[in-house]
Amino acid sequence: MKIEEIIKQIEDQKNLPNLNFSIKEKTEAFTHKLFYTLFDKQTPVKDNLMELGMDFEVLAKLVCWEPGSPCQDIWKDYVHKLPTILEKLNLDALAISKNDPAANSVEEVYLSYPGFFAIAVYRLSHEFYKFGLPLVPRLMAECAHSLTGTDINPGAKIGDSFFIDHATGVVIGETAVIKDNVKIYQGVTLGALTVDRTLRNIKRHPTIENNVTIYANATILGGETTIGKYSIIGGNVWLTESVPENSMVSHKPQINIKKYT
Ligand SMILES: CC(=O)OC[C@H](N)C(=O)O
Repeated sequence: MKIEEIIKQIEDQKNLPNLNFSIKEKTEAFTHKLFYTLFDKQTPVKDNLMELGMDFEVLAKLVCWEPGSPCQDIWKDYVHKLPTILEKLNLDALAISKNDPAANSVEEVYLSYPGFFAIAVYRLSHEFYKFGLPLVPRLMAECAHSLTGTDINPGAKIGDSFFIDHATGVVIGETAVIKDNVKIYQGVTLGALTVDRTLRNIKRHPTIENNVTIYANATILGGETTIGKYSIIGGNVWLTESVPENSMVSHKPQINIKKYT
């Protein structure tokens, strides 16, 4: 086959006119700029908000190709939400530093905790999700996912003072509801019991009530599954049903240890 024919065959199959990978790169840069604007003391808030507004305009033009899709106006409403988002994020950082004996300072939490970065990007993306902005919230979540290993869908509803320790491998589905003061550890999945396209727009992921702790690698599935307040879910637990408040749920592995000599 001649090179011209190869080029033509590739070009003929690239038939999604709006599939522009610069959307992804621009969203990543935008996400980092937002994060720095909120937390880095050296970053001038006024100048950055101006720049972010211009960056948003470019992004909005690229993602709002559906007729009637909301776009350019979102930024001016979104900016009003930033002080409240920041207040919530400061509560998250405080919750991490108060709960983790390994944290030496709250500065360490902002700078180094992948769980904090994932929560920050989640809260920033969730607000865009609520405004109905296409693609950007999901790409923001994927930016945090690729850096931290934590996959929080921007549609999830998460209350105050959320603590994720170690973060890697955490999955929180689109319709999960997490109330206040919840602590989760690496590898926790709040997922759907059945994955089926017809369940779109239906609550598929669990509800976690106030003050619940979920230890590493626990899997909790189903939209009707509720974990009652103050419950403790042990490591590796597999749960597809609700548990009442103050429950202690544990997984009993069978481990055999014997001498081989
Ligand atoms: C987190 C999870 O359950 O994912 C499965 C599927 N993507 C869904 O949203 O239902």
